Amino acid sequence: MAETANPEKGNRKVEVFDTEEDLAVSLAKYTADLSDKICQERGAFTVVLSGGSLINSLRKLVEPPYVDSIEWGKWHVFWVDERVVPKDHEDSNYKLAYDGFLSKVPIVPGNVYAINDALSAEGAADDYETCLKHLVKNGIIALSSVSGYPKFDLMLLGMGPDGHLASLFPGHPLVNEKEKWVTFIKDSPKPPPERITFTFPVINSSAYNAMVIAGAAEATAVHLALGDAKNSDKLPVELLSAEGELKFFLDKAAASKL
Ligand SMILES: O=C(O)[C@H](O)[C@@H](O)[C@H](O)[C@H](O)COP(=O)(O)O
Repeated sequence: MAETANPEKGNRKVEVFDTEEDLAVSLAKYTADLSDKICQERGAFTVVLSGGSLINSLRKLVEPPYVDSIEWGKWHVFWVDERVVPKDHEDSNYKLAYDGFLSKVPIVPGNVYAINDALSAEGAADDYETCLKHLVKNGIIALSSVSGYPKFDLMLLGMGPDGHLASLFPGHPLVNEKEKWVTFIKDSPKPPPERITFTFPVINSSAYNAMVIAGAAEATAVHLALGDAKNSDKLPVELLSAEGELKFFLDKAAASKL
């Protein structure tokens, strides 16, 4: 059973699950409930995926009851970061999501916004930002009246053991990018080195952000993000917020240092 840990603050919620399996069950229900609510409110549901272990944690969404009940035709799918490799490359976050999730549900292919893999990192980031601007203009993506940045309905995020999220790494100047919606990195410490990534203002303007973390390797960064430690050099995960709700889904191992 899930239990609520202490470090809840403002609109930040934290839930700790006995196992990653329990976490996956709860994440599917959370996503499906938000899909129902937001499809009704806006007629579209903009969902942002990350790479890494997140896609495996979404596995319950492609099973009954959700596979049949979700209004997949109203989903619009984006990536919070993407490796600059061909879409059929083993390192591609698009391929990871397509193989493990998107190919198993009836999302409209035209509503899946992969990067243009024929472009350089810089070109792909500009192209993705142009695509987002177009979708804001035609009302598919909302615009935050608070920040002026695009306001996605739900971002499903993962975190690395170093506390990075998206391709925003500790100590890297991209963490402070405020102008761009989408930018690029050519020296990512996590391979492959060339990626594009949403910037913090966009990530933090999201209506709902779910940060999904399982495993002991992330426990120290989880402790820094949610514990009482007062470290001066903040990890990217410590800079994460959301306009509506930020929810941490943790398994016991990830929460072991809280
Ligand atoms: O392309 C990537 O590297 C991912 O999109 C990245 O942002 C990921 O979410 C974190 O690195 C966590 O990855 P794990 O969940 O596998 O630790």
